[in-house]
Amino acid sequence: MTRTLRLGTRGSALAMTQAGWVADRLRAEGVAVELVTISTEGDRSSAPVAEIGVGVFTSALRDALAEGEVDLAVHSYKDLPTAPDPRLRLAAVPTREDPRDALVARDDLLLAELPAGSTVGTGSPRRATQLRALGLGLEVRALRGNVETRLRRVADGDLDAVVVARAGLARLGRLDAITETLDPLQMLPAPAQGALAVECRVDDADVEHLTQSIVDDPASRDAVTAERALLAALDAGCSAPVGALAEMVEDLDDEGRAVTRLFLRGVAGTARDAVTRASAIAETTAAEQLGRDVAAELLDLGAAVLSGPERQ
Ligand SMILES: NCc1[nH]cc(CCC(=O)O)c1CC(=O)O
Repeated sequence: MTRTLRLGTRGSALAMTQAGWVADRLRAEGVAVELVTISTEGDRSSAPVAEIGVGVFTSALRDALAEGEVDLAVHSYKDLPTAPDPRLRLAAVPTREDPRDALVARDDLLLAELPAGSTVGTGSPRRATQLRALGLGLEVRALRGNVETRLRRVADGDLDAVVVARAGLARLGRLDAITETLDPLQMLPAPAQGALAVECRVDDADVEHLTQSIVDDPASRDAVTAERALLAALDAGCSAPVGALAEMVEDLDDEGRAVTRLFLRGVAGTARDAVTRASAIAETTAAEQLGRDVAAELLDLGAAVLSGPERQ
């Protein structure tokens, strides 16, 4: 490809790091890339994401891509709405970072060491619901802002702890702040957490194939496909109390041969601050069906489905 690809990104430190990483991968294969920063409503507003709605971080970037201002857009995959955008195509899912959530607590404390009444900051209904469901008497406090702002709330003594995505800290070189990486048994991450989505225009086949061949990681794509199918089947967006994690596991086929399969776990809020969990294993080629199956089981077990403005 002889033309310079314009790669669109939000302007936050995290987004710039992520886009820079994708740009470097393309450049290493001889593709000319220029970063273009697009400001989004999510960057300008400080209202809780649950109020301003799904897609606040991604819609301006998607519009810029559809309108031809940029040729590729890099998103945190978990911030994308589940509804497909007919103007665009998912060109690549790069190798995913560790998807787990991380606790950043005062005095090096672990989650189980936080005394009852400790304040824990998170703006995510998924994290809040799972924290309350542990029954530790933690006080969940609303929290927004970029990663550095969130960490400062603990350093300043405003909050006893915050829960953030480990991947965000990894990309910003702040893994040192973590006091505990949370076990998915206690805290399942957001569907697609730690993964990036690289989108192109639906009719830009050259860019799609080039980007896919250089940047796409099929295993990451399969895992995220299962998690997102679960989320979509619950009619829930990125601010819903739904967590999911798909992992490649070694299994045996009917003839006893080793095969890699997809193990999907899901969690959803039910009534009264409780959660319900479910899991299943399937072939990597059946990722979407796996997501729908685990979602159906969660619904059977009483998952509360809320969509629209009342969604929490
Ligand atoms: N909703 C904000 C957001 N979007 C992506 C990340 C972190 C990086 C990732 O999950 O890929 C974060 C911050 C956080 O949840 O702590």
